[in-house]
Amino acid sequence: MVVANRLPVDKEVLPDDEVRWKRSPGGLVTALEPVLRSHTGAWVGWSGVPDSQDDPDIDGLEIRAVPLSSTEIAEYYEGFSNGTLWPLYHDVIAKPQYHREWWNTYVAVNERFAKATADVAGHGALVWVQDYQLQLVPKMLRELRPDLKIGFFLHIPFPPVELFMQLPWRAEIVNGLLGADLIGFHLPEGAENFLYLANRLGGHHASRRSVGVRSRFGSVEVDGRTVTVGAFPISIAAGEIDAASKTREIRRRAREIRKELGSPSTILLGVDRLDYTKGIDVRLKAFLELLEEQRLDPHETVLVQLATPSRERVESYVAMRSEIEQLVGHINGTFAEVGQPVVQYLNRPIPRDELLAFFVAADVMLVTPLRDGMNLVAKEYVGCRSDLGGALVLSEFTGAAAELKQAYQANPYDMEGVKDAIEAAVKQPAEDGRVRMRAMRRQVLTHDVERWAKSFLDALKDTAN
Ligand SMILES: Nc1nc2c(ncn2[C@@H]2O[C@H](COP(=O)(O)OP(=O)(O)O)[C@@H](O)[C@H]2O)c(=O)[nH]1
Ligand SMILES: O=P(O)(O)OC[C@H]1O[C@H](O[C@H]2O[C@H](CO)[C@@H](O)[C@H](O)[C@H]2O)[C@H](O)[C@@H](O)[C@@H]1O
Repeated sequence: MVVANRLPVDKEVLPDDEVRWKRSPGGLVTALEPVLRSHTGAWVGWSGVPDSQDDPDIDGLEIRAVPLSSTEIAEYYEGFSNGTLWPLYHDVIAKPQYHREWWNTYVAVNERFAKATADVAGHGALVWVQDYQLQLVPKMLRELRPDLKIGFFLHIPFPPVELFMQLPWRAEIVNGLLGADLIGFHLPEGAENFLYLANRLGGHHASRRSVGVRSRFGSVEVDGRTVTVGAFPISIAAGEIDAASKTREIRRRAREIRKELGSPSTILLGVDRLDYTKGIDVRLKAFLELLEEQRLDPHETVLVQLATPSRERVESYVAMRSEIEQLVGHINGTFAEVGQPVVQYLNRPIPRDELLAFFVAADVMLVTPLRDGMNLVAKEYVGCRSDLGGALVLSEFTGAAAELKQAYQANPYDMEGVKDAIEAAVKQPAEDGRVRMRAMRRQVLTHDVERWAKSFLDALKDTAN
């Protein structure tokens, strides 16, 4: 069973009360949906709207909806999950807010998820709990159902100890996670941060040697149980994306997109949820300066930014959206001609096939987060480039940077470094680009999401308890 805050689909109630289900945003769903489809199992999660207990009928997936009230959405999802934990775990890029009522609701909602899971899991089932919204579920679930094998995976960075210690409920979170048999992180550094804290805050004996990637797991001794801790970098359904990107329709649409953009020599592309961690402002500022310094030609270059709406009622997201929109307006005001914007900005979700066509069309992909657990977009771009064309500019502070070494990597806080990386990617010699893309594709195609899931689930089955 998968237990995640979100179901793979979001409920949408149209003005005439007709109900439509659409794909949920974000990489967690992108990654887990194909995994669960290829196994048998249920998905426990929230439908994205208040007070709904409908279980949507999705071919091949058993769904169990967990209802949340409007207050719970405000205090558990927008509040504690995305106003406290999200900024705290992403290097405090925004200031985390600590409110006791948010915490109380987080506890209550985690209890509801644990109970819903305990009610439907078969005897001895494997239960895989996902992400920062549900960190108390492993312990709560173990108390309800000691027969289950419980895995937990964190999709965002696990912060350094100096930051984590700010959290008033730090010991509760660490002990909540320690209810699992296996705790997985994207990177060894996250696993090592956690092992240190399990000892310091939980008082448990924890291993001290360094953790490997899918190997050299760490361990924590908790009340006679051994909890395994490891690093499992997530990935994409690489074979599927590769095949889709080669189809005639997507190739044709990619050519059409270039024409619609005015046939520029260079298309730069950004694809993100509209989130302050993604560094959309960083790439826009770098682009602006490159135009000002005449290192890029506004008549030959277009930057397309696809920004899916996200967490639109959380304060820091509202502020960031107007900052991005002002920047887009400023760049276009300065460098666009009538009918020829230099930045094309879309603030709505794009159909999957259209997105793949953009990846195929883009000469340079801009992935510039200030911090990101993995960033599947970077891997999807590489997965789409069977022509060995294109170039990837990649922030050092994404999980993906550990695997995609041949990208044009930059520190997103170093504006000159970002500009140099973008310029180098735009001007790369074709053969150099092919060598880089071939190496990155080898990495992504041989480490796909099925391998990620298998390595985690094999390690979970191997746990001793
Ligand atoms: N169909 C569609 N998928 C999108 C859109 N924007 C982002 N995505 C997908 O959402 C996922 C984002 O994952 P990731 O880069 O790991 O970042 P996350 O948003 O923080 O989970 C990727 O699979 C993207 O392709 C969009 O407009 N349409
Ligand atoms: O559910 P939302 O609040 O709309 O947010 C979408 C998801 O965002 C986060 O995704 C993370 O998971 C990706 C896959 O492991 C990873 O590549 C990315 O770096 C992370 O940011 C979040 O962790 C999910 O829970 C959300 O569903």
